[in-house]
Amino acid sequence: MALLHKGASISPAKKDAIAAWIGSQRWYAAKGRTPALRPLFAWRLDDPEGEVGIETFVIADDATSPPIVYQVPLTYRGAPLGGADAALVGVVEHSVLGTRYVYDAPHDPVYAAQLFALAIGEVEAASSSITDAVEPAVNGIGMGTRGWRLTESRVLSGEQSNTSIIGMAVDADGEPQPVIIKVFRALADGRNPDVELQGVLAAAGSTRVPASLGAVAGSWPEAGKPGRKAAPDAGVATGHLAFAQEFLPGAQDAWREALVAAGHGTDFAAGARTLGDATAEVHSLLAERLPTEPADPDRVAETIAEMRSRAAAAVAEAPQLASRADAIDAVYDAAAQADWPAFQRIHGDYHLGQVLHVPERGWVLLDFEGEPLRPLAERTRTDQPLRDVAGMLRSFDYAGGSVEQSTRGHSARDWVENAQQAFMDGYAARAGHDPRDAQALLFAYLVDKALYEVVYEVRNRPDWIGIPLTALDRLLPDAGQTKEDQP
Ligand SMILES: Nc1ncnc2c1ncn2[C@@H]1O[C@H](COP(=O)(O)OP(=O)(O)O)[C@@H](O)[C@H]1O
Ligand SMILES: O=P(O)(O)O[C@H]1O[C@H](CO)[C@@H](O[C@H]2O[C@H](CO)[C@@H](O)[C@H](O)[C@H]2O)[C@H](O)[C@H]1O
Repeated sequence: MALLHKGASISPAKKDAIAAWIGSQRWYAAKGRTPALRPLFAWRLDDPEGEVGIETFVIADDATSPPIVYQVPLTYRGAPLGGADAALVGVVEHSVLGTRYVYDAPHDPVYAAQLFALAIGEVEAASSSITDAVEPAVNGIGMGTRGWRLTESRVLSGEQSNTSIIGMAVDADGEPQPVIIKVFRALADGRNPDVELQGVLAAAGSTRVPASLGAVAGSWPEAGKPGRKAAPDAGVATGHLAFAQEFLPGAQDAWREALVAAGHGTDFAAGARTLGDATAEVHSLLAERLPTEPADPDRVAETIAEMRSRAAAAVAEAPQLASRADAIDAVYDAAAQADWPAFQRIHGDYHLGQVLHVPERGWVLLDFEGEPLRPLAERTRTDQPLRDVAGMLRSFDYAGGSVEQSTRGHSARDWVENAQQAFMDGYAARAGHDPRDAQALLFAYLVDKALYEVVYEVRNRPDWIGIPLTALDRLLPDAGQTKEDQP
């Protein structure tokens, strides 16, 4: 049981220490704005040695509207943690314990080991002092890996929306097992599709996703309205907090492989074809294991309406799209008239960076969280597999576009076209139906994805915006004309 010092004072307050640090974190969404934090809930893990305090805050940030809820795990230490200066959140004075060094917990091996133990069902979460108003409810969901123990850990570097800890565990037989624990940063009410979909695929025996080892789920008071503290009568949100999986060391992601191939003009058809095959295999397993929904007229109309409203939002955020608005509309009109297959669960944010090439295993798909810019309710619904197909086709175009950007005058168009066709050949051979036969629909999903990308680039990488804009020009040759001008 964590030793809590009721009535002790801490200076600066934990919330203020977090506020001074959170703005510079990669996963903090309101970049450039002043964080306005409201702790909703906190829970603890025990350090078996009794040395390190481990506390996780679930905290609403009113810098955005609606507020975003973040998971902020911290460790408290009496002396600095060697090699972890970059992960220091702050130094606070505790009225009983004295100086405490506060760390971003994923960088602390004590947290990593205890979080993994919680995820696989070896230890339980404990209460935290600020949770008096709310019954804490955090639990592990072991997935058949009892007796494992994390022995080494480090945080995966890179531009990520979550924080991933990679490390080595020993299993119940003392064998080393590489593992990854993804700590979700922005929390939402509802099951995390990454945990849900990869769990279903792994349980079906698919090797197209890493094996699932365990997860952490929890409930916390809803964020409610800005400026209001979490109250005992606040609604409750329930969702996943972390996910532990098999780690595949030394695997190269398809984005890096494709970039090298596009840069050298090396044929990527064989890899693209097997990727199409793997994609169709995963789609068919998801359709088999999870509920599907018929494409009735209401659902089709709703989907087209969502596309139109995403397009309108994209035009509002990127004014250079305004001249393309009518051409976009025409693409969605055509899709509305098409035959739609059933809706099913899909990957949702499928691109080359989400796929690993694993020697002797082939392509392994990661990160089934869906597009981070879409609300969770949309990301956990059934959808069209063509959204994933379009995502990957766009990604080949991005690989070519990125090479063209860095080597002016070089055209990667043949390379892109070749990879795209091979991907669809592989998909068609496995699925038994060819995405190219659903042209109007595929076109709509390509446009929808390119518009999403324009918004993503405006917000995150303005230097890349030329890639989706050029793609839209290619997809919408009539852009700039009004509907009346078109034949
Ligand atoms: N099981 C795994 N084995 C090997 N590498 C992985 C694994 N899971 C994730 N990675 C690496 O971590 C990166 C980020 O993981 P991802 O699930 O996409 O996180 P995020 O949601 O933060 O984008 C991936 O692109 C991949 O390089
Ligand atoms: O962070 P996620 O991987 O979940 O996805 C987001 O970021 C991606 C960029 O890292 C973005 O993908 C876009 O850029 C890729 C190249 O960096 C390209 O391969 C993709 O085709 C393109 O969509 C993705 O859209 C976004 O959701």
